[in-house]
Amino acid sequence: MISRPQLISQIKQKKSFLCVGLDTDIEKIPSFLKEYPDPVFEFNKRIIDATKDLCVSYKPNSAFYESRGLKGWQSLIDTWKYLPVDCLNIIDAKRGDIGNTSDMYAKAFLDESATGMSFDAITVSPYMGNDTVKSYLAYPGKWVILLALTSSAGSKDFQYLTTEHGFLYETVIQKANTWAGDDRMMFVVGATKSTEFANIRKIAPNNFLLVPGVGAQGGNLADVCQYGMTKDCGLIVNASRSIIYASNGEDFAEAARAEALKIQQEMQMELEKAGVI
Ligand SMILES: O=c1ccn([C@@H]2O[C@H](COP(=O)(O)O)[C@@H](O)[C@H]2O)c(=O)[nH]1
Repeated sequence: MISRPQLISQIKQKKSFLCVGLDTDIEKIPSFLKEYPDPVFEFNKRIIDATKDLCVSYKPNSAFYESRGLKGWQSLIDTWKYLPVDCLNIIDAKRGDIGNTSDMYAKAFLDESATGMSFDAITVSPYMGNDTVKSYLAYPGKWVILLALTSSAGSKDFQYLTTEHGFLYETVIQKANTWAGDDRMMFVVGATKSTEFANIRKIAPNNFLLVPGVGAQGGNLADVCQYGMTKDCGLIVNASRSIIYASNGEDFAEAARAEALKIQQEMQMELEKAGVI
């Protein structure tokens, strides 16, 4: 379990706020790994070994594991067990349902005694409201990361609808911040929405933001930092495909490290510029 002070301390120590996304698609991993009993776990293990000193977080996206049935769940459990204790481990599951169903989703990803895995944080959809979120907050010390302004083009369909408190995504942030403090609540804000970060900081001055969308989706890290960084950093920036699929050959882990290092070096510059380190 990683608390807010521990997360901030890791960011300062590692001079990084990188989250490596483990969106591991069995069709995309190097073919020589297919000889291993669990090629997906073997791939993740080598990616983790190659990047763990450069990042503060890992984020397996549950879709890539669920879509493989029983084998996928086993890869996810084994990956969770292998994740370094000093990194915030996030399950990107984007769940949301009525209370008793949310209780089961929470159990699935947060209760080690039930399923063999207990992530530090889980992504949750806000659409169904407070009872969607309460189930996860019932687990002491666990983080809820609520979808606010996503990186997707379709974010305009609902998230920018106007409400009496501004855009719908702003209402989500304001309301959710009454459900839990900034030691338990984070928000997803896409890197592709960098112009909105200054606005978001007015209503979420201290919350950590999970920022996907750099790398493969074209978001700009410097812009995200300019408008979104706080005195504690306040950002966890995810990159998945650009790191884990940097090479498809025997050198895939080294290539992933080189890609992660490039991002970490840029992050170090941004942390220095903002006076965080
Ligand atoms: O708004 C969102 C919310 C979540 N994601 C997830 O982040 C990663 C991004 O992967 P890349 O390969 O770096 O594009 C992936 O798991 C998405 O499901 C997002 O992209 N945008």
